[in-house]
Amino acid sequence: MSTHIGAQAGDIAPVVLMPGDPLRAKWIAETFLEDARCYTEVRGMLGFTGTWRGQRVSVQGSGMGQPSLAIYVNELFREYDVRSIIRVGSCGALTEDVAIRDVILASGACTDSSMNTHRFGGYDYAPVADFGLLSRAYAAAQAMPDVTTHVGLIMSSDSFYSPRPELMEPMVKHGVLAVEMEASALYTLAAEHGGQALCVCTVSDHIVTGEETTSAEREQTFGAMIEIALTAALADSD
Ligand SMILES: O=P(O)(O)O[C@H]1O[C@H](CO)[C@@H](O)[C@H]1O
Ligand SMILES: O=c1cc[nH]c(=O)[nH]1
Repeated sequence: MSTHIGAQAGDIAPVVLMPGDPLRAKWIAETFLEDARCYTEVRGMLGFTGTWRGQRVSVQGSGMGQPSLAIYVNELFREYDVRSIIRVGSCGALTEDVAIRDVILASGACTDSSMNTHRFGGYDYAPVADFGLLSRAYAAAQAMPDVTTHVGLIMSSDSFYSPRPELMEPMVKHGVLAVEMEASALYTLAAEHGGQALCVCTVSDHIVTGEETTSAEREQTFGAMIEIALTAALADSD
């Protein structure tokens, strides 16, 4: 067992899907996996391992924000020999080029967090997705005619309720499509540990138009991004 995950060695698959919401993890396990077993309930941050099309895969909640995600990602890479982590999250659209329920494959993640400022002593590091995962996710998304998918930058913010929303304007002018709260730390930690990472998000609310989904929809209806993530992670890993 690690400090925050109540699993034994071998309980967790080399490939992990990671939603922020532990109840989305439960829904993913119950909806997409066969023979799913819960391996941790520590702090209610549920984790499951099962199979998808015959291949082992785990689903682990991360909680909200980069410090919480970093605890789980560090323990997965350091103590459970995890190879790939794909965040399956919700996000808020920052531009009318993106619509509610669209899927975003985050090629890179900007941030207002100080985590990487500390890590790199003030230099700007560019946290990016693993290219193999990203290209396989893009191919999987292209095979879904009913899903509109974008590839581009997202913003990983420390604040859901931003005290300075005007600071998003230059970000949008420089290509940032949406805001969420974890991808930058995930990409940085994957690089540190020699692992692979990708963030796939579904637009749950629209900062420009004011449209939003319910908490039940955010928990249980973002199935397209799960199919994309599973295909990207497991399509070539036999
Ligand atoms: O839906 P999840 O995966 O939790 O992701 C988004 O939702 C939370 C905020 O409501 C943050 O964690 C943000 O990144
Ligand atoms: O972090 C998030 C997630 C969804 N919507 C937002 O506006 N922010």
